Amino acid sequence: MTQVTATSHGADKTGGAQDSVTLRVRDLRKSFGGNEVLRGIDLDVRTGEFLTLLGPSGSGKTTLLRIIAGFESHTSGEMLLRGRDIAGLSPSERGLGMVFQQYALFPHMTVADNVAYGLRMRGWDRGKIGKRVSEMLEIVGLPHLSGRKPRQLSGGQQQRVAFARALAYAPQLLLMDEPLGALDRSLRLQLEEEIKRVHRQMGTTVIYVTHDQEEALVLSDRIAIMEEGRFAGLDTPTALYQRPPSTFVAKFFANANLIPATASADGSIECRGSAFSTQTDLRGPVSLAVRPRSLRLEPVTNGLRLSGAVVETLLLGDDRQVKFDVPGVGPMVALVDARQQSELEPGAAVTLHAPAEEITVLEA
Ligand SMILES: Nc1ncnc2c1ncn2[C@@H]1O[C@H](COP(=O)(O)OP(=O)(O)OP(=O)(O)O)[C@@H](O)[C@H]1O
Repeated sequence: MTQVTATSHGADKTGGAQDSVTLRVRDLRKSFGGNEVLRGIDLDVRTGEFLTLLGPSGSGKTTLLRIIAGFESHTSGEMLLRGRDIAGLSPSERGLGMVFQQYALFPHMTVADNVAYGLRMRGWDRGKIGKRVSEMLEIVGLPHLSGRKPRQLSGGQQQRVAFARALAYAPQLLLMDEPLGALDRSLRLQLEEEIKRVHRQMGTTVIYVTHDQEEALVLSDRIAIMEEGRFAGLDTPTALYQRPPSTFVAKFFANANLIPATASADGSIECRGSAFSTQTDLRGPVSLAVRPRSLRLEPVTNGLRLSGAVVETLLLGDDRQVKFDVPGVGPMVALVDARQQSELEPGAAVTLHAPAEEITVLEA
């Protein structure tokens, strides 16, 4: 394992800015055989923040989390927990809280004993343990089930116990890998609310892995979007959604339509016979990211105009999702207000508009 000193990357080990950073990762790399699956990860997880690693299957989320936890070695780079190099430490020496889908409860122990486990390991005295276990079961809403065994609990209840167990000793950092992955949608939504509430209440620093974009949106202070072992974007959900930094983020996170266009020397954008002005420093071929909700059927003063044909429509409650085919661009998706827009017949010719201020101009 290569260990790089903090100073070579200018990290401050003496306090100051470091105080607000719980975990600092610098140029972290991991290869399996000759295959590099983490390709230079830089990350500062701020104290108290809820940071989510979001990305498609195989992008490296779990590998990164397992390296931070100490279950997997890294090939090079550094990791500092509150300024301390943790590369050589075992998982238990790192003292992190963990809720992994496969990191099951102890089946022979009661709920209370499961929650108490980490506290006993840390040598807490009985009275203090009892008090803490009650407190934690109260927080996750399970005080009445403290005497049950895991097999007598539903999946959602088991994950609440796992959550209480991981948080009981107030770890500096809590790692969660798809903890809601095995649960059905309504239970997932309910537990998302709870995780958010408990995070607010306890102020624990969290790194959370999911491939579910909505889950990431609901829970996170910031999201790191992973693409093939790198961060394609790291920002607040709003910023990533409204101003995606790359076509990958636009497509994967904001479900945006990507439309080829040309940026000319004066900064105006030309796209399929229509032109509009915008603020961009890019020149030449570009990609326009347009979210489905930004497309409308009414003309705009300054913006994109595209002609196409309706392929199909789908009623989603208040919204109607309309799929279009735009010759030369391909399939596009718009979300329109179902109460204002009557049914559009497949095959109908339409003109789509998007205001310039809702279009992100990206490198093609
Ligand atoms: N032990 C291993 N040996 C070899 N390759 C591995 C090993 N573990 C992971 N990989 C590879 O590393 C890459 C990243 O895998 P990882 O599990 O971190 O992705 P992920 O983003 O968590 O995916 P998922 O959402 O499917 O869990 C994949 O290409 C995977 O095949």
